[in-house]
Amino acid sequence: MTVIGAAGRLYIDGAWRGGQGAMRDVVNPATGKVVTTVPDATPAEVDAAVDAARRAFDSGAWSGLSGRERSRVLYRAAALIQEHAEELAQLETTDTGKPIQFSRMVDVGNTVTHFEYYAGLAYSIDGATRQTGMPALAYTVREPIGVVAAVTPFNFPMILSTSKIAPALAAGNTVVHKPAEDTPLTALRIAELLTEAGLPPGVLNVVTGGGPVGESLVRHPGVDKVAFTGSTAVGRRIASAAAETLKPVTVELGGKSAQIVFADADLDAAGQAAVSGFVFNTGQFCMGGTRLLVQRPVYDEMVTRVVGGAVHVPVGDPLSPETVVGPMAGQRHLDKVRGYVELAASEGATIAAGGGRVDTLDGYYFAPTVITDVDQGSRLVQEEIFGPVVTVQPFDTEQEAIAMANGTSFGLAAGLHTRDVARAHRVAGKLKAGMVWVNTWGMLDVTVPFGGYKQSGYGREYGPEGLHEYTQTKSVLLPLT
Ligand SMILES: NC(=O)C1=CN([C@@H]2O[C@H](COP(=O)(O)OP(=O)(O)OC[C@H]3O[C@@H](n4cnc5c(N)ncnc54)[C@H](O)[C@@H]3O)[C@@H](O)[C@H]2O)C=CC1
Ligand SMILES: O=C(O)/C=C/C=C(\O)C(=O)O
Repeated sequence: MTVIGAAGRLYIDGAWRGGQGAMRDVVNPATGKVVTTVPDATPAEVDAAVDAARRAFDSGAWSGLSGRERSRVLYRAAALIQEHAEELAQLETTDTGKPIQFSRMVDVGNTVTHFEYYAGLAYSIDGATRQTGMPALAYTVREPIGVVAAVTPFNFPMILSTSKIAPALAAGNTVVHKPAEDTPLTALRIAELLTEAGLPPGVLNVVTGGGPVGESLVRHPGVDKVAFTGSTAVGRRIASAAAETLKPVTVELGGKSAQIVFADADLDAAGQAAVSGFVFNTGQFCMGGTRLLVQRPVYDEMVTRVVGGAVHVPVGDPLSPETVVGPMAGQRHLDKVRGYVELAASEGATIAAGGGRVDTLDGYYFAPTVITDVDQGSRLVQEEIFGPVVTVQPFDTEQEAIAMANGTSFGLAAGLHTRDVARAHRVAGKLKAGMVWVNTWGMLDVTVPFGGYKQSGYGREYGPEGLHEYTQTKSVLLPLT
């Protein structure tokens, strides 16, 4: 693994540099063993990264290229990532504990697709001409914003950084990326691969470290735009820090998404969606279907199906191709999930499946857990647990289901299962969420925008909307008299 050979350095101005700060262990969550160490960037190193990005932006070496010239580099980047797919998948699994089948198919697969998609869109970063009320030529152009700070979390390290870096670069910006402290490895390797693809020095820089490094980056006067995915608490803090200097911000935050199962649904399909909806990525998925709302006539049957599914999910070594649920990303994540399940027991809820650490495995494994007999007001229903845990609640009427689904502070995703087409559209229209799935769960595509309603954030990633977040509009008027 090349990146491990570069241990102890940061990626600044197209080369390995710096590394004067305290060193931090990177731990394989499946074994608890240290894989390598990475430095916490010092304030001087954050300055150096932002200065490199600023010089690269101002030089026009990237921002001054045409969209189609940038596109060629991004297509080469996609091809190089594909060439190194197995290396990157192994690195992602070692770093996060993610089952290798998903690292290959979802994480590397979508990373390649993001670079290809935004390489294509770089051809069409167009403005418009406008009819004015006077004899004048009026047109708009969409320009890059400048230096982008991308701060990303541990759960999908490659995808959630690429969903910022690819559109930001396509639009002509330069980037300083701060990956999660737990999972920095693929970010460093991808920066190296992008240089190999022809990205000029300084256009993409990576500084590693924890929250204080992220905060100094976000507050840096040389940064023009901030893009963040992570917890709502940190998102709020970032938005308020950025507001002091009026930097535009995109924040994709937590979720507590409800899957509604109506009595007329295809229960086989709903049962499968219910299980995969809460165990995918070991429950460390912002759009996890973590609240199951089931209409009373089929409630008992759905609970039986979900419990049956949960206990049969293959949990184990993430490097085994059969594994569906690997370890949690680290001790603190495991402790957080365990705390919520203890709370469930203390509130008198029923733990219908799972409920604890998998003792037969080393590493940070938590068994897929199903909780019933829980109140809408409980913290188990209201807060993001971020582990393989689902609550199941009964409902009687459509109105009640909608009120329960909308009854948290989050609004990232929601879904419903029914055979009634009119009801599907009626309910979809009433759910307060940026993404609604009907008779499925978790389908994402690079062309389809996603982002939050309410406390799940603002701005959109993916799709043309994801590109627009990295441009600003200039209007040009020229009298024709
Ligand atoms: N929406 C989502 O996909 C995610 C939600 N979460 C939620 O957050 C919980 C905690 O996970 P964490 O990894 O601790 O998330 P976090 O929100 O603390 O960290 C995400 C990123 O922000 C950085 N960061 C932390 N404090 C910062 C600050 N003050 N200024 C700038 N950057 C800062 C971190 O170093 C990391 O790179 C999870 O259990 C989950 O509930 C976490 C990650 C992703
Ligand atoms: O695009 C994907 O496959 C996964 C995206 C995951 C998130 O957006 C998240 O958990 O924050």
